Amino acid sequence: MNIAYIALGSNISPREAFLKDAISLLVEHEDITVRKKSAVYETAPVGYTEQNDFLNMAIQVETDLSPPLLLEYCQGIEQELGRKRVIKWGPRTIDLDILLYNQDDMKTEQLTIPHPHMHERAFVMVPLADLNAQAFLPHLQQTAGEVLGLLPSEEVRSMKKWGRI
Ligand SMILES: Nc1ncnc2c1ncn2[C@@H]1O[C@H](COP(=O)(O)OP(=O)(O)OP(=O)(O)O)[C@@H](O)[C@H]1O
Ligand SMILES: Nc1nc2c(c(=O)[nH]1)N=C(CO)CN2
Repeated sequence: MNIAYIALGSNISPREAFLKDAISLLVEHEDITVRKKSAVYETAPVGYTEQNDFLNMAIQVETDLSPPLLLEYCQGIEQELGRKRVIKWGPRTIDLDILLYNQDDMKTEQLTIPHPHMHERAFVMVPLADLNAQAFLPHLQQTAGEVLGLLPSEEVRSMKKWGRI
């Protein structure tokens, strides 16, 4: 059995429903068990800023799927929930990023694990540290809690706890 962490984000209405639907579709898969859900945070858009605020969260799953098959299933969920890739880093009904998969450190054309930008993003690291502050990022040789501590404190403080789903 493998342990993976997945980040979810949505900034197109109804954001909460998109997060819930994505989790339901993960739960539906017989080879995926959702073990833990972080709190949901409302976050200002990072990168391309002329867009609505996001709801972001992370989950811990147990899975028998290999990393490529887990990515394929996540991308199927993005398709099913109507995500259109129009602007790089632009608005999305739902975005699913694989953050960590066991202690794997891998890079193929389709998939980089750990996710290459995770450690730069408070909207990823705060929910991940909620789930497991001891989660280890093998490429940085640091825990999620340590990485979070290195992020700009204004960015971390700007994360508004929105609730739980
Ligand atoms: N760990 C990963 N999780 C999800 N997708 C990944 C990962 N590593 C590489 N990718 C690749 O990234 C591609 C682009 O993903 P996507 O369009 O969701 O990017 P984005 O969410 O806009 O930006 P970012 O990757 O910076 O979060 C996907 O087609 C996928 O093949
Ligand atoms: N706050 C926030 N900003 C973003 C997000 C996101 O999920 N939340 N996702 C992005 C592309 O993956 C780009 N910018």
